[in-house]
Amino acid sequence: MSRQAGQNFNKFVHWGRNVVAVGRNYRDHCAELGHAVPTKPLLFMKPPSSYLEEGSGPIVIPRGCRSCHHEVELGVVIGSVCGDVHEDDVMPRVAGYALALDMTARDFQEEAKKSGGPWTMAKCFDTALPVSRFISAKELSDPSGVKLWCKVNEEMRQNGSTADMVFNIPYLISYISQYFTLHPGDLVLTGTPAGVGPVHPGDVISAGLGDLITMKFTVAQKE
Ligand SMILES: CC(=O)CC(=O)C(=O)O
Ligand SMILES: [Mg+2]
Repeated sequence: MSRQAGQNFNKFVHWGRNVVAVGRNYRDHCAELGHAVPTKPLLFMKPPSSYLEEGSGPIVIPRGCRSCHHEVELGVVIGSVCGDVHEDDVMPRVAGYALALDMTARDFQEEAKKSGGPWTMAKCFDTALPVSRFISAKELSDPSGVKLWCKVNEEMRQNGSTADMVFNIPYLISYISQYFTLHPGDLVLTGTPAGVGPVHPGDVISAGLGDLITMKFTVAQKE
């Protein structure tokens, strides 16, 4: 896919497609938040309205949130329909990737965990999904051992590798596809490594994927 085609695909991806997110997919992140390592993928959704493209404005911490965390993640962009696909058949159906931040209102999430409620308020607010440009599968031919990092105000906070996922990409997409069909342009967020932490209004978050991409976002607070 050409650079131009990649950018077009990115536009397509952003609006109206499903975003499936995987939680607790790195052992070190499970440990830092005191969670057991899951025995099957933990899934939740983020709405397409939460997408934020680089250069289009700040990440806005939602009203009343006192602890908004960065979570850097590799996103997988689906290229062709995945319904009940075998692990071996997943990778040809992947169009490409995006670097993403699964911004999380941690205090809202803690409240939800205590009450047994869903994570919607914690994960779905406007701007909760900052993303990079589309990275074609040709550009990233092997996503299974790529570095991903996140800095806040130039301080390294997360510095992991996709090699450390509990469930790898073929397994995750095959698993998800047994329960609901993934369509072209859907995005699968594959979980975050250790080092998540709070951001504050005025902070600058930068993140990178191997030597392929870096992206930068500022942070604001909703009054
Ligand atoms: C604790 C979480 O918010 C789970 C999650 O999103 C993750 O990436 O892990
Ligand atoms: Mg996450």
